[in-house]
Amino acid sequence: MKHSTVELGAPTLHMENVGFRYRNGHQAVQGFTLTQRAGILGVLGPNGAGKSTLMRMLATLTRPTEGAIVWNGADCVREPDALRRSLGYLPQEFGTYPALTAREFLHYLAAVKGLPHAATAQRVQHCLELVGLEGAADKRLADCSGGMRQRVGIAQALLNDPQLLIVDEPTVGLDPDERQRFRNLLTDLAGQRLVLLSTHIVSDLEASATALAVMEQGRLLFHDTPQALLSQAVGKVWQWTIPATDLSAVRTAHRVSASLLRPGGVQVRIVAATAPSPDAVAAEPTLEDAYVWLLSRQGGRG
Ligand SMILES: Nc1ncnc2c1ncn2[C@@H]1O[C@H](COP(=O)(O)OP(=O)(O)OP(=O)(O)O)[C@@H](O)[C@H]1O
Repeated sequence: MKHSTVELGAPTLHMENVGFRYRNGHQAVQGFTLTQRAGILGVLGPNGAGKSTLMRMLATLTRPTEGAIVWNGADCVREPDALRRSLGYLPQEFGTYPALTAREFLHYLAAVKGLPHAATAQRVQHCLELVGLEGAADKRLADCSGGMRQRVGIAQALLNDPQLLIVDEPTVGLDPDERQRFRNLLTDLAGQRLVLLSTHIVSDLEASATALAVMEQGRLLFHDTPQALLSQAVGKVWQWTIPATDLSAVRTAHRVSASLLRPGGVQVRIVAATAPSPDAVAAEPTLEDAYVWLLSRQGGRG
């Protein structure tokens, strides 16, 4: 019985042929169709692929110019409130008030979001704890690190206990430690939620995403598990060491997914259907290799 209750309550996002054309005629998203349930969906694509445009449509800030977005069976254009009630959103540009403390800021946003006043103090405290900020709650935001401010951003997105959490390029500007903490936090928060995490950085998704949607030039190129993306690149990744002076020529001739300075030169990883050099040795694909391989097959820049 418990199982069927969870199934019934499981969030479902469905996009059917979704497109968005800006007023200047630029088609930023086109023909986007996918269905996604709880978990972390990594929305991955190069700069300009259309990720933020997609995120804004899903956050009901802009309406699709084509197609339909359906959240738990409700059409988001006709009934946007169904999704808005379930939504937490951390936009790419998230502004805070430097003079306020994290707690004051969250109280302010709870009021803006119309949370019941009597429950606010407890909810704010709970959200501060969820993001690990209880110790810094009364510090002015001006004195917080970038990573702490991003966690305040997540805390505000969690105020209404959302079933759909949208975070757009959340790790930009964070140092490696802060990035790691932030990824762990999102993994902890997923549970029965659907978390949409947009990024152009593959390593943001490596350990956390349960599904990937890769987009380029507004189109959905791939929607499946990270393992499925990896399996596409098996036998397509090659590695060997070249003199550092050859790197530029190798980059021009091949798709380089990684390069590593070594004492004897530069170790390059290339994605290609066949061995690109007699010295090349087949290597196990990483998610980065698989992403570069996918983009290379589309003729994009990656
Ligand atoms: N207001 C606008 N009017 C016209 N074109 C726009 C507008 N905003 C974005 N675009 C264009 O739409 C495309 C998709 O932009 P979008 O910001 O959604 O991409 P993105 O994948 O989020 O990239 P980034 O990571 O650089 O933000 C880009 O070519 C961009 O130049």
